[in-house]
Amino acid sequence: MLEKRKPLPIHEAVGKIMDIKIDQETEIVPLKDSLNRFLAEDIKAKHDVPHFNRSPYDGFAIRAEDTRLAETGNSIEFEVIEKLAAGTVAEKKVGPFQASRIMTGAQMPDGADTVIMLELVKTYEKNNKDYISIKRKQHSGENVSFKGEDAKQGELLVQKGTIINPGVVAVLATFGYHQVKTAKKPVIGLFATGTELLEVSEELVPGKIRNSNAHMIQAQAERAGAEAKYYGQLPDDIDICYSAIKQALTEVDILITTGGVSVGDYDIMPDIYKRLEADVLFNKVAMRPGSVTTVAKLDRKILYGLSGNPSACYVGFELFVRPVIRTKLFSDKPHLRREEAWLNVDFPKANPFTRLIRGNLSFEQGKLRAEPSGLDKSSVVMSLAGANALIVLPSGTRGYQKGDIVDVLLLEDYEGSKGAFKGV
Ligand SMILES: Nc1nc2c(c(=O)[nH]1)N[C@H]1C(S)=C(S)[C@@H](COP(=O)(O)OP(=O)(O)OC[C@H]3O[C@@H](n4cnc5c(N)ncnc54)[C@H](O)[C@@H]3O)O[C@H]1N2
Ligand code: MOO
Ligand SMILES: [Mg+2]
Repeated sequence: MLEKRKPLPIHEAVGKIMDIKIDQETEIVPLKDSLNRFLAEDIKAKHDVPHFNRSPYDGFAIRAEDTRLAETGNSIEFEVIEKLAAGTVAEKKVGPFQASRIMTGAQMPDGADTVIMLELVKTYEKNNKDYISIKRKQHSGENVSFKGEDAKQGELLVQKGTIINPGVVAVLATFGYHQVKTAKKPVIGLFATGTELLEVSEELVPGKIRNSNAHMIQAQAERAGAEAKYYGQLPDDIDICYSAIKQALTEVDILITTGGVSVGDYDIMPDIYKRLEADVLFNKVAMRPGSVTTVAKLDRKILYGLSGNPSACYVGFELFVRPVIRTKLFSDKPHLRREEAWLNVDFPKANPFTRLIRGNLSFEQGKLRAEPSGLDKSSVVMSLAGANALIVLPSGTRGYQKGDIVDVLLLEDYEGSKGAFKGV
């Protein structure tokens, strides 16, 4: 008799996975290779930035009090005593009615407390000495970049688990991190199952299709911050699949298979979990697509049986694999970022399962607008190409109308959220 599957609400299914103790490992990488890796430690300012008061302009460093009487009809004269290039340190202290010519980025000389821009002074020579005259009052501290104004020593700047973007690279370089402690990229094993599958390079033949899932999952794994170790395609043969999976499990902690998780005669994954004596956490989720997503645990290893249907496979990965990857990458917001958007189309049909529509999000007058990115069927591929979000339509007795505010899960975002599902 056909085994009856109990559909779990999405948040419960996600919760079961997140209850698993997930290992985190670190890896030191050179700064130049750190882009898009995830920080494995908090980055705190090792010193003040800048670490000396400096000039933000090319001009003259002077004492503000000497300009007290300067105004349009009253020029004040200063003798230029030194020239300060960026990277040098003044030898002379600026005294009353003295000025040091200073370049942008150069350390302020002692005695001076303001910089007047080059464009605002008149320069001239007298008795073989350089002078400037000023017709503008300056305030103490005006045009000075103060020590520590960018960062104070000890300040927390970037949190562990943050993705290293070009700005973070700049922060790391500023504090001398030529080696960076990052999260080790999780390696996820991957098989595509299905006797109907052709390699991408093969010509079509009747009844067969090219294997898109394997390549899609590899790309999703990379987008999430992991690496996929692709073990190839397997026919729907229980012995072949069992031994290939058993062998792969000696090499990886997370193993994804696509296909063969439903109730067809050649859907062999349920039997394989039995043979492996894996603990099946769930084999039905109250969502569409991806209702057949199956997750099992074997010792500390996680086995994902994602659907063969491409859209279901895609959604299953984003909901159930991505948070594990991001947790391994030290993120405390491992789930897809959730925002609200207004629907730009009607979905009149009620649905017994929560729908996750592959959607396109865009801004209209500053507000997020969501619409489907193509045909909303579990078996389709094309709508995935334009999807930058999943539109969440909770199950219920009524449909949704254009203008309704709905939750959307962002697919191309680095921030994430602590929990992506409220009550679904
Ligand atoms: N009687 C029922 N039939 C089905 C049910 C059900 O509850 N009762 N569930 C349906 C749902 S929902 C889904 S989703 C699919 C899940 O199918 P499987 O996970 O068992 O996957 P397969 O049967 O192996 O393949 C389904 C579909 O996807 C194509 N496929 C498979 N692998 C790939 C690949 N690597 N690249 C591209 N496309 C792939 C495959 O050719 C099939 O067309 O079951 C429903 N049936
Ligand atoms: O798992 Mo199926 O995708 O719900 O169509
Ligand atoms: Mg099937």
